[in-house]
Amino acid sequence: MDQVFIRGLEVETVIGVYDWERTIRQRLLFDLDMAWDIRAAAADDDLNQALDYAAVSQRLLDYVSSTDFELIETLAERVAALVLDEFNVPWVRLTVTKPGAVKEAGGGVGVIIERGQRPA
Ligand SMILES: Nc1nc2c(c(=O)[nH]1)N=C([C@H](O)[C@@H](O)CO)CN2
Repeated sequence: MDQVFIRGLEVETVIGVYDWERTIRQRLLFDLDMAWDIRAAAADDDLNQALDYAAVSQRLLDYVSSTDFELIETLAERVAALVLDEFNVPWVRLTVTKPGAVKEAGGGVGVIIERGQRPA
């Protein structure tokens, strides 16, 4: 299965359960692995047949920065659905990292979800 990926997409948004978190913007990191058969794009050297990682990135930057969910689980589900629906991606693995949430967790904390049908 071919994949197009995005690593470490940084977005600031309102996210968190506690009162103090509702009044600030915090940095989140997004990693995406998206199933996409790259052969047609490669054969014709044609962006129109590719999954445009720049377009996906920009859409996520716009979307995530406009949200104010409490849980990163909720945000992860919405982002995965957006990628599947708007970009015709059949399967996505999404990691959402909240780097500052647990001071002692140097690599951050977060969730990993897979949604859609993974091609063979
Ligand atoms: N599984 C989760 N656990 C926690 C979340 C979350 O979104 N998912 N959020 C918080 C707080 O907002 C935390 O980030 C504040 O430091 C706690 N646990």
